[in-house]
Amino acid sequence: MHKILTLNQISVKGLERLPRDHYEIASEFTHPEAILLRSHKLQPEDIPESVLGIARAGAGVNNIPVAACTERGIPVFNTPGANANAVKELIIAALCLGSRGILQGVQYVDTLKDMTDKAEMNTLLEKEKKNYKGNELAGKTLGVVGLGAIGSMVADAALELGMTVKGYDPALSVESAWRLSSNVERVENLNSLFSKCDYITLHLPVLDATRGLINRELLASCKKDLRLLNFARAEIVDTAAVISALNDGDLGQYIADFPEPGLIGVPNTILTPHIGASTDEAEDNCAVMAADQIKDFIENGNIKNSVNFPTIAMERADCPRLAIANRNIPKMLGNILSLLADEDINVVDMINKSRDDIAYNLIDVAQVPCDEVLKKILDVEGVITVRVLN
Ligand SMILES: NC(=O)c1ccc[n+]([C@@H]2O[C@H](COP(=O)([O-])OP(=O)(O)OC[C@H]3O[C@@H](n4cnc5c(N)ncnc54)[C@H](O)[C@@H]3O)[C@@H](O)[C@H]2O)c1
Ligand SMILES: O=C(O)CC[C@@H](O)C(=O)O
Repeated sequence: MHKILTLNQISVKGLERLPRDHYEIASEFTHPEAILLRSHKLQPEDIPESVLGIARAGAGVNNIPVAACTERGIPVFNTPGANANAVKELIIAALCLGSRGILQGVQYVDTLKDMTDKAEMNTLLEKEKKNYKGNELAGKTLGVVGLGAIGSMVADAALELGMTVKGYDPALSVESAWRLSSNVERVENLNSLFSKCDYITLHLPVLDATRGLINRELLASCKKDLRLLNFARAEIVDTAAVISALNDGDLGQYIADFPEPGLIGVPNTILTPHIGASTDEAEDNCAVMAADQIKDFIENGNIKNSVNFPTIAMERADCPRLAIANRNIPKMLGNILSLLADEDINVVDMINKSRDDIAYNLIDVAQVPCDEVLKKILDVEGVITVRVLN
């Protein structure tokens, strides 16, 4: 039985991908083989020795100690694109909420609940509605920072709304570039983007390089009525700088999915409680993708959508398989194969891939090596994990 520890509520549709005759799933286990989670903040010391893989049902992995996992030979998976549509739809809502007096108008109407005269109410509403006037999105300029799964969908939606779209993404992948509309104008630096846009929306991960990226200096270069949308992560924005810019009139609005003490109640903010991916559809998509990936890894050693391990897949043949993670240093594969050769173990098929400091091998063998040989492989300097998959 494979034991899967869940650290957040994971959609049933995802859990159903792990058949109960082979998988036990619980929110408490002493020796789990894998962890499925969403936003739970995982500390290195909370990852039991038994864990082989960790899957994040979502995009951001800043709640997982990825470097510590790499050191321990644990692949961390995420689910790119699985919740992108949910975030895109919320961004469209945020753009509308930022440009029209919708929330203020609704709050005003709520104050009239004790009025009983319909005609009198209509007269009042027609008189007061000028206070809730806004602007149209069509013809305005939206800057998209990060043009991956979400950013590219937001860019398409904004083009459909008649906006001019400018994009900034110094790390754009080839796959994302193919997905991106040619009508998105590429901007080479953030200062230039901030100085030209009426709206800016952030869709990049929090990394060392992006922590506090939206800072005082950048906000000083923006148009005074810029509406800044942050549905990526709180840490990407210097919140104190945002509050000052709002108070000084240097920033028009801050619309974000990440409320923080000190930010709540600041004029010209609209804050939601991290609900970017909170739709049934997104939760199902993420859970299904995460469960499928962890199942394929546990059963076949294959790796797809890992943030720290190479992508690797090999068809199963009718023979046992060794899955070996090692440091990406010379002679590793040769050393492992010679230990198998010494025992007359025939290699049926194999594949070896590396990513940064990690290398990973799938080796199909004619017979399972004995414990002594497996131990010898594990003892090779640089080998981190060795698994036998029958
Ligand atoms: N609010 C929510 O509930 C919610 C939901 C999903 C994702 N997110 C956040 O949104 C982020 C993006 O999600 P995604 O699915 O589009 O991820 P993605 O990996 O598809 O795209 C991220 C893009 O950011 C780009 N990028 C990296 N560094 C950059 C930099 N310095 N400047 C500009 N761009 C940079 C990458 O090149 C990539 O194209 C996630 O990492 C997560 O933090 C939040
Ligand atoms: O799981 C969630 O609800 C949020 C997910 C989101 O922040 C992500 O990074 O994908």
